[in-house]
Amino acid sequence: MVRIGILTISDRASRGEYEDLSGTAIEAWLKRAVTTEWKPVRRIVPDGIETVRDALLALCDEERVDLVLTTGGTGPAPRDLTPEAMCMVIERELPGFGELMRRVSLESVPTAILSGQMAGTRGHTLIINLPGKPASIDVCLNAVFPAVPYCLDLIGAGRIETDPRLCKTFRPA
Ligand SMILES: Nc1ncnc2c1ncn2[C@@H]1O[C@H](COP(=O)(O)OP(=O)(O)OP(=O)(O)O)[C@@H](O)[C@H]1O
Ligand SMILES: Nc1nc2c(c(=O)[nH]1)N[C@H]1C(S)=C(S)[C@@H](COP(=O)(O)O)O[C@H]1N2
Repeated sequence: MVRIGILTISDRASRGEYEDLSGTAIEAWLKRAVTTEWKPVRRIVPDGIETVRDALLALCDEERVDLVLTTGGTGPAPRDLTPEAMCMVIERELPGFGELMRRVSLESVPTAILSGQMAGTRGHTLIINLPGKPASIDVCLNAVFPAVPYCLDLIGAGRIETDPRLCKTFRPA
């Protein structure tokens, strides 16, 4: 069965100071849109290069998930280090994901340009970064997810299908 890692990166949510609404929004979006049987692997860590690197390595190399969606730590504040951790983990960057997510996010918030969200592959796992704001989750996933199933096919990850009313998966003929 396909397994999808959901990694929340937030100092305060990891300490329980607020509820992890963004990780929950990712899981809810996937529950609505992905029709293939799949299992979430939820993790939460504080911001930091090592914390994020180690969580990503564990999800990719030990849990062997097909896809990881992260939320948080993509901004320019000193403790926002998700992109730096990504650079230590991914073997190939896929710049189109970050480009498109920033473009659609700019339609609602000018500060979307502050996010260094990126995506890349490690072995048979695709990793995509989303911003920390709960409201950014649906905007970003609606934009990029139509390309995710084919990307998973190409890297030898599990096959997933989506509900075309919510997400029109595109697989070139
Ligand atoms: N996982 C989350 N669940 C709910 N709200 C979140 C989450 N992550 C971020 N937010 C909200 O988005 C805002 C901006 O996100 P950002 O990642 O910049 O937070 P932050 O102020 O650095 O938080 P933290 O100190 O927890 O890492 C936060 O102040 C918070 O209101
Ligand atoms: N769609 C969307 N994208 C967004 C935002 C948002 O509210 N909605 N917030 C922006 C802001 S204010 C910041 S600082 C960056 C980085 O956020 P992060 O550090 O929580 O990942 O994401 C940006 N991208």
